[in-house]
Amino acid sequence: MSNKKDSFLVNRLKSIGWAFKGAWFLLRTEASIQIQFSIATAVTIAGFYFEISKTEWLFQVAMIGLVMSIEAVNTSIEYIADFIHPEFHANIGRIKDVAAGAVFIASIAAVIVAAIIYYPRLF
Ligand SMILES: Nc1ncnc2c1ncn2[C@@H]1O[C@H](COP(=O)(O)OP(=O)(O)OP(=O)(O)O)[C@@H](O)[C@H]1O
Repeated sequence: MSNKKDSFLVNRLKSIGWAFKGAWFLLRTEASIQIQFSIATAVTIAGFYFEISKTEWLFQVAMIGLVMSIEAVNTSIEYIADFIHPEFHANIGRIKDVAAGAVFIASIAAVIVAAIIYYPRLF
């Protein structure tokens, strides 16, 4: 939590610290983010190997950021849902399904972008 006594800059730096802590926690604990991080690393290596264009890099980096950030929001929604209602409830199921659906939609877009970039280079 930011402190009113601290300067604007110190509060911003603290916020970046909390955000970094959250991202690191995700990477250490969430299997889906670990898989996405591995895929992101693999396509980054592929990007250098195939010398993809600047525009292709822009799309690739944007898709990696989109999928991983939506996955983080999805995980956060799962934590909130489990915290406010740990027992089985149809509404909690719906909330989690919709959040997972957001990751699915972003992932489909990322797969299409990857296919457009790499299919012609591989086949
Ligand atoms: N409390 C609940 N009530 C009803 N349905 C639930 C509940 N918890 C989970 N579900 C159902 O199970 C699915 C998976 O939930 P879970 O929280 O295990 O997500 P996950 O994607 O498997 O999480 P993880 O990040 O651990 O892989 C949900 O999308 C939902 O359909």
